[in-house]
Amino acid sequence: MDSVIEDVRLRKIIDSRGNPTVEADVLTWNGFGRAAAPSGASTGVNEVASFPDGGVDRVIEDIEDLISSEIIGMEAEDIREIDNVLKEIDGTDNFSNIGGNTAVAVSMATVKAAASSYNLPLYRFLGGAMPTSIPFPLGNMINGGAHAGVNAPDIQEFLVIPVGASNITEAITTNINVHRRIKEKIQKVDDTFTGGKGDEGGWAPNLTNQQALEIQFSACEEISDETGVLVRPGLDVASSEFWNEEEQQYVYEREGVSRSVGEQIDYIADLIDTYKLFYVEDPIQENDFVAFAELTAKCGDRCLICGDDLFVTNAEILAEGIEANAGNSLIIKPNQIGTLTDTYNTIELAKANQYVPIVSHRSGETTDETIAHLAVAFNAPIIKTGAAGGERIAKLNELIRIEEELVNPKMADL
Ligand SMILES: O=C(O)[C@@H](CO)OP(=O)(O)O
Ligand SMILES: [Mg+2]
Repeated sequence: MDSVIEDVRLRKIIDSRGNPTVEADVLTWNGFGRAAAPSGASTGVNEVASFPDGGVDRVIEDIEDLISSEIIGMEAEDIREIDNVLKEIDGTDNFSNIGGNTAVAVSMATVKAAASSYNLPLYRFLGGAMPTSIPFPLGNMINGGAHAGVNAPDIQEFLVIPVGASNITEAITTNINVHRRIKEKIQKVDDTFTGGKGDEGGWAPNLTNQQALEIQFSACEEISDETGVLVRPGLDVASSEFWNEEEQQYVYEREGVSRSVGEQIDYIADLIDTYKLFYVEDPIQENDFVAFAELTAKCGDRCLICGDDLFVTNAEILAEGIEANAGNSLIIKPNQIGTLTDTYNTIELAKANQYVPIVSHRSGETTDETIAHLAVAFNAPIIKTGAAGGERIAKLNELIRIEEELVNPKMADL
């Protein structure tokens, strides 16, 4: 009874890139939940549609009433059923009628309202009493590709993960130390650098991929030595963005180099060993399970080979990947699939097959902190949510609060 839904409101708000997005409020007899949808710039082709034709305005004008008339009176805690109803209202297999962002905002706001109805934080309501570990933050240091302007590297994200951190504050601080050190190093290479940043708060420098890799690597080494907290580099190559299907080449424009599929595998394998990469995301384009599997066979014993555009948080596509031995980890972005239930199902499938789930932000974000709770509740060992910038820090600060509440908190097992 406590979680019976009494009202549902949708509103248009603005994300970190200045684009409109949707926020949902769900009111229950005894609680309240609010959640906002993020949005991607380098989206996978198999993601659900973000919005219906007519965008956020159509959602507010027409779809709010459709959803509220169906779910008012239902129990917010019956989230699976709520998510089914959202799918029924939509009636397509990719949320193109109501928008995956609409669905995800309502789904998340509903479960937050359910948690609030029982006076529980979301991670506790979803995860019960057992979760005691905090995910390691995978932080963005240098932005390129679709997240930065001209002259930035082709590789989309130069990331770091403080694998030696013993608590979340130390982990966040370590990432910030590397972020600052990288700025100093960029200025040494390019004295015209003004400190400009990309969409996710990493620096957006006029550097080649090679220069950025060198700077990232040496900054990790220095900060590890100085602080005693081991921090390791990673990449989101986002290679679908520069895969040329006609030419069958990965076209690195900034570098003026093109690589065949085989050359791409060798190049990435070489980077993994040269720079001791802990993590590589989307090194191969989203339709090539075979090359993904080849790289995983080569380097999967010493590096997380992660699928984002490849799997798009979709359990059916992940099942194909598991079958093909493509990758050993995956990005979890709820708005790629549209509901909490489907997000959970994908995480469960991943874990059952020893794929490491990494709960992730999008490049367009709000200060919504829900993903911090999902990572803890679902025992994801890593959260990818930037290192600097208010909409990134919102999630990291929430992890500090969660850690404070846990009885015997520890960092996750990597
Ligand atoms: O590619 C990615 O992993 C994300 C987040 O870092 O970017 P976007 O949200 O633009 O898809
Ligand atoms: Mg990605």
